[in-house]
Amino acid sequence: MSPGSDANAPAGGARTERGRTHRHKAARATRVGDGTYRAGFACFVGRPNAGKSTLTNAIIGQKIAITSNKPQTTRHVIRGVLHREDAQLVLVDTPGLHRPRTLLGERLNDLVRETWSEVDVIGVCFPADEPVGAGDRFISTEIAELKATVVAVVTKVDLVPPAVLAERLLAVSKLYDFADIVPVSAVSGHQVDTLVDVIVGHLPESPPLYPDDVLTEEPEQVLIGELIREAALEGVRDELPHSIAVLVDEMLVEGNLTKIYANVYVERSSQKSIVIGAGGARLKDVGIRARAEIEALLGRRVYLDLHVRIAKEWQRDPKQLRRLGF
Ligand SMILES: Nc1nc2c(ncn2[C@@H]2O[C@H](COP(=O)(O)OP(=O)(O)OP(=O)(O)O)[C@@H](O)[C@H]2O)c(=O)[nH]1
Repeated sequence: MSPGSDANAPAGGARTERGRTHRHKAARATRVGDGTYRAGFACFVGRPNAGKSTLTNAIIGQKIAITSNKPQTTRHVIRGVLHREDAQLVLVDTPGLHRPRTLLGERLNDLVRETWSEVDVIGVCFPADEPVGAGDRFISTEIAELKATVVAVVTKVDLVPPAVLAERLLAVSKLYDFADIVPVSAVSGHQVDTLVDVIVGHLPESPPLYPDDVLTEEPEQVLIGELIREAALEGVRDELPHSIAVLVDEMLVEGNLTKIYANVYVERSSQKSIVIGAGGARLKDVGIRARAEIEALLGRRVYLDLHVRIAKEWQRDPKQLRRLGF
């Protein structure tokens, strides 16, 4: 995808062409309306098969999945960033909560709650074609404890007649005092824009969390940042568990070569030395490994320019830093 493709998308978009067209439409046509810029994180939770991934893809418009062999090192796996004139919505994957049967299960659930507590909005998904069950009730009691705004999403509404949908909406409304209940179909596109509006409306007032240049509509940049972060943490996870954030500054396409300029942010100068290594050897190695992964992702040759910086130079707001996983 080139930056030009968005400019060429038909104004207003088409239901059958979600994805970039969908974003284009969102950027033009929808506003929460109070003139404030909002940015934040949201995730979809719910029992298996509830339609979480399909919904995420319908909103972001690309099939993306970052697979990490050590997922516990990344608190959030970013699935994509939706940019609008008035907002930036970062959709993340969070681990699922299960009914605990063991102490380990309980500890894992504590971790999940901690992760959930870092997002601004949680969308609990209930598939319209299945009755509300014990798993849904369990999730709903757990989220009651969190500070995030909790929205119910009744998914797959294209699969049921209106009377069944009405029944589900009623059952869901009895589970918990949700901030909103939105019926959607990720497959037909029904109400996907409305859901985005509702979520954005619950995000905090905040400047954009990710850079807003011409290419930022590409979730690729975020994925690339994650790949670099993974490579930079390899072998030094004990020393720098959550102390690295990566932001891709610029991507330039020159023929079949993509030049990527990225900054690796650390908290302290001692961490900077760890990432760079003796005589720059480690950073060079990080660059080689990250480049191979990025080339596999993009299917193009890549030139990768990495700079290690101390976060204070870049962003002093502790809240923003926390949001990036510091
Ligand atoms: N008809 C219809 N099918 C849908 C819709 N959304 C999802 N599905 C289907 O439901 C199934 C499950 O969807 P996923 O998005 O994988 O569900 P998930 O919640 O991410 O599932 P897990 O990864 O198991 O937790 C898939 O076969 C989807 O194609 C929808 O809006 N309408």
